[in-house]
Amino acid sequence: TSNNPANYTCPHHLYTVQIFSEDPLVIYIPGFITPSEASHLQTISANRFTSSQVADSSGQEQLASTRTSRSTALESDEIVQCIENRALAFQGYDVSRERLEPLQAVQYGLGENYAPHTDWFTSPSQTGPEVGGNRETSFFVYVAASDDIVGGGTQFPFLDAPRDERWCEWVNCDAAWDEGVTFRPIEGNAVFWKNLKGGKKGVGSGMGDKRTLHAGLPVQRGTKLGMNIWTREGELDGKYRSGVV
Ligand SMILES: O=C(O)CCC(=O)C(=O)O
Ligand SMILES: [Fe+2]
Repeated sequence: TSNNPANYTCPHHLYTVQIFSEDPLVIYIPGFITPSEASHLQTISANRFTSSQVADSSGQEQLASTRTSRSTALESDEIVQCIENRALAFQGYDVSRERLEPLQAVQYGLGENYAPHTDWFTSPSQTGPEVGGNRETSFFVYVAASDDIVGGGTQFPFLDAPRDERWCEWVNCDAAWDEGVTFRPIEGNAVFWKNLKGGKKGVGSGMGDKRTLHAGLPVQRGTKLGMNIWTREGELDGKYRSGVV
């Protein structure tokens, strides 16, 4: 890529922010990653994808027809660390990097989707102290979307569609009013939300917020590469965190 690791310095962020919803907290972030970061993420994730798994009711990871995309965990090189630090700083300077799961790239081909789900877990086997409890927050980053993409938005059926038409740059304003909101897959942009409600009373104290239900809609034309950045309530054991390279 254009980033020569030997003389790479993590740039100050260039993103802007727009609050979409205060309760649940949902923030839209234009320009969360730069074009050169996006191409680096494409490079390091290429040829590493395996079929995405989802946790079943017992917490066991399974292949499922509800998630036909392919995903891969990213190793934490300098550029990935720069993005991780940005995601941590965004959430307030007191979030430690030990609370981050390995960043996860998600590739969608034609017709692929991720059916409605929450990023927070209901099974205690997925939220033990060794993994830092539940997923407190999520960023979904649009890393790449082909110019001809149709579909592939991220739909939150329980959130109200925005009224102000300035949102139409980023959300699908053609959708029916009762379909919630669908953020369009626009390269470099991200959606951030809080998965849990309730006070910060420690690992395992957060309650999953059902209003954060969302789906990756089928890609009807073109391709889409996304990335999840998940922050747990507490610190994950080293073996569950990303290897620094
Ligand atoms: O692809 C999307 O738009 C959303 C994907 C998602 O929600 C996930 O991977 O957890
Ligand atoms: Fe999700």
